[in-house]
Amino acid sequence: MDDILRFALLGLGLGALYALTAHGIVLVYRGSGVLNFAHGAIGMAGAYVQWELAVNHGVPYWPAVACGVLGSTVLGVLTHLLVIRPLRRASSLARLVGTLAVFIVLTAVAVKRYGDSVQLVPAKLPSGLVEIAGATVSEDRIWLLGIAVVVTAALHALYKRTLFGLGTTAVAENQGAAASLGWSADLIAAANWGLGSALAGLTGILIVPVIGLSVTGLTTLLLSALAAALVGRFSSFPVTLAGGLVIGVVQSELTRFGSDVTGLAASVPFLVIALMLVARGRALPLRGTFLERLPALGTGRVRPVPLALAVATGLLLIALSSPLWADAITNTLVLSLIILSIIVVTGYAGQVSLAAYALAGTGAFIAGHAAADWGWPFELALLAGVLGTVPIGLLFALPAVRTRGVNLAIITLGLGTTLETMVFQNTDLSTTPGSDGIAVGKQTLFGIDISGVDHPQRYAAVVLVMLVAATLVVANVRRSRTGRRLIAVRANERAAAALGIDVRAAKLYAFGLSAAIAALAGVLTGFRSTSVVFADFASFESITALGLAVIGGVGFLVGPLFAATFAAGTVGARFGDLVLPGLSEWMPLIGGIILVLTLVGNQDGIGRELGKQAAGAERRLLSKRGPKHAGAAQDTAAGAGMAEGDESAAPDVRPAAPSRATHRAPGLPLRVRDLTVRYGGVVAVDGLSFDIEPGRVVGLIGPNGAGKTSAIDAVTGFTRAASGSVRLGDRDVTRLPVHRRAGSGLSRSFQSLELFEDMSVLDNLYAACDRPGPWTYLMDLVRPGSRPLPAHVLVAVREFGLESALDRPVGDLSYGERRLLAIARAVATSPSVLLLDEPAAGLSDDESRELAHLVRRLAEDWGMGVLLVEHDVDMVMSVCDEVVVLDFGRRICVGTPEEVRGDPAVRAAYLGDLAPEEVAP
Ligand SMILES: Nc1ncnc2c1ncn2[C@@H]1O[C@H](COP(=O)(O)OP(=O)(O)OP(=O)(O)O)[C@@H](O)[C@H]1O
Repeated sequence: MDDILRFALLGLGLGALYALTAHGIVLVYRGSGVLNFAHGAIGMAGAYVQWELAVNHGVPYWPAVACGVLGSTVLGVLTHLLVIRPLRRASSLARLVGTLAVFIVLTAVAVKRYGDSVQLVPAKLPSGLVEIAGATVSEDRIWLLGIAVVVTAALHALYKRTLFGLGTTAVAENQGAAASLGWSADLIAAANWGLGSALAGLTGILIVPVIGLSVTGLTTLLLSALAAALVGRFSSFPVTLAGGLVIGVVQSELTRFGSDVTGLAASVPFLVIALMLVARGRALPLRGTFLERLPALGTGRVRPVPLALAVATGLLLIALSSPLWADAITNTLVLSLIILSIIVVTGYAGQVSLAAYALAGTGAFIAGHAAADWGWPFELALLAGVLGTVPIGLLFALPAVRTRGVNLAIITLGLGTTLETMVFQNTDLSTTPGSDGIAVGKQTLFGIDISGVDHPQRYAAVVLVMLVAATLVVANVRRSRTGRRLIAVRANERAAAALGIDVRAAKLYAFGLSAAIAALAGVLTGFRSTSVVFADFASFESITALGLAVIGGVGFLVGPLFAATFAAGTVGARFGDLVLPGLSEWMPLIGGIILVLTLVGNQDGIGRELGKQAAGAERRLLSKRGPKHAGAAQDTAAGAGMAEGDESAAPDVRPAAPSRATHRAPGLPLRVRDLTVRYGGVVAVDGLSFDIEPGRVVGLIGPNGAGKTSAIDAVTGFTRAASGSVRLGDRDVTRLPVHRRAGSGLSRSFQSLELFEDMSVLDNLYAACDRPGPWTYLMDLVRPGSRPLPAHVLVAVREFGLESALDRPVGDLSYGERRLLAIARAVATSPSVLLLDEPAAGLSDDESRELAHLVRRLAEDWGMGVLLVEHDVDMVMSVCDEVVVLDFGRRICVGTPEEVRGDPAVRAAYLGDLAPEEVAP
């Protein structure tokens, strides 16, 4: 009993430190919307400044503390000014990686100066023993708790009661509105960065007497602090404090009572994170989720001749290299594989995962046991490692189904760290007795000795071949239907689901493939020497790998190889040493600085530049050779083997069949009965019923806020209906998810269009009409194939006048063209029923008339049923066979346009605002 209390008191001290760290993270997040992964590193810097001054320069304690806190503050403000502010219009991935870059730079500087030693720092807080309710505990824990309570109260007051606090809240909620009230978002962000970082420094100085001063010690606090911040929803300081304390206490009790399970206590923060995020997450983001610019993507086109030349040159270099160079080449290639795995999941599918090294370690773990325990040969062990990691990768993907962005980064880092502490660092599981890892011995491949110890050149050659094979697979995926689906999900999950794309399956696929590639890297790393050592798979290395991926260009297949050369131990580092002896020790720092420069200067990384150069070289070559060779040379020229140009892959718009509208299936009628939609207490749709027969256009009108969009959302599955049913033909689709409703014939457009902005018009259409079968996901790995646009889509392209726009990026289209594309894309899914949400908004009178004509033709010539939600009453009355009028979610009238016009209730509720001539027949 005494023990329980004693460990609880110890835990309160620890929890207080978590809460203080979390407060700093919350300040920065509220002030600038950025989750600062460098928070621990900034705190570490402050602690080192204080320690240096006090120990090496004899500065008295308190002035040294002040300098340490000031040092952290300056670092925080500089991070804002030099890294985050220039990235304010960039993607949130870029900002996240910006803080990772600061983390990398600070860690690199500290490692350079202090190595990986841990300094014992004498405690300054009173450390006598006190007795509380029979339990003895060191006094400093009580002090820590007291400091945390005081700081929490001060921050709470600052943000609730002062102008500065109100300004921060205003900016956090709506930058535009805050700016119009005279709040400078920039100033507020800088101040919060400064304050948050000061707190990081103070916490660092307070904590090092407890955990020792080391480069990485404070960073490992990050997960616990993030968990506390999440409990407080990144806004409430008192709740964050409570969260931190509970986590600290539970952890402390587990170190006492659960110590037989390795890493259990360390995993508590992660469990908290996982539960909070998944419980609060949503399968699809809400309407109006901010759409941002995404990193550019390559085309995935492979030019066989340069590729073959590059591989041959690589093999020749390996054959000529000394063992040390061969090792450096292997390091480079293995790291390239890790980065390639990030390209699949983050570049293509847009999911920020920080689990690359955890998955690599898993591959090595499985393959290591297969080889060491069951005596499997290398080939089989490798296969087991790669395939066995896929299910673990899918496990990592589960949170991605309900969370995204920064939250996903946190949760994957947490899962990875848990795996590391519970499995990789558990010597019972990860070492063979008498060895420093899992003893796997020397390897042969198809009877040839490829041992990395005896024949490093052969081993490097094997790794090169594997890297090329993996890259070709990823290139296939990029060009395939599956790749288009991943990219559609990255661009806009809501729109993707509305087109019948199974967003969850796409994410799982990306994680699965990425896990397999990371595992391949892991096995190849582990099996180089005679035992698999897990120090090679530190979870936090995934942060550096993501940074490198961004340097290389997270959407480009040439990126990995170039990016990998910036890391320690690689070919780049050895070259550096040749040019300037000792340079390799600075590699991490140089890499970090290059990352910052890459982000600020050109978010799309080296890959994009290489692609452009290659495309330019190709064009020049073509123009010299003359037009005769143009076609043949298209696939061959280019610099670095697989350099993908900027241009999109040549579209295949051959008509697949006669150009008559070939509708997929006989149109099915839609029957909606007693549909009710509630948002909390608001009843947005109240018992709505209507039918749409094939070939008929039904209008749904009503004043603003009447519930029209909510009705479409509920019919298509974006909002759960509280009650009522939706049937398409004989099928009850009420409970189906969005993509399955779309697949069975319900297609919609959005008021805000929700086009895939970074894709071409053609790819927007392809994303809608691709209908992959059950084996497509696997076939696309090896044979992407190119398919012509189906006949009905070609007809739609012509009808909507988009022929000349097919190759253009959506961002270049005019407003009217964008509106037409949104409808054409919905039509491309060949629906039975098309639900159009304010398609004419913002169009001129002529354009609206043209659109009305098109809508009529969709019904009459294509046999679709159309639901038209529109404020343009003229258009509705001229196009619709029947009109349903909503007011406050209730159907107040239904009938032909004439009947509706004459209805007194409608005139009172809606048409009454209009001028008499607009209402007159
Ligand atoms: N996510 C939500 N949470 C809470 N209330 C919501 C949500 N979405 C819509 N509402 C409310 O539901 C009601 C119906 O909104 P809805 O957007 O469906 O109307 P609408 O007829 O499409 O309006 P408009 O013509 O302005 O587009 C409104 O009172 C709106 O404020």
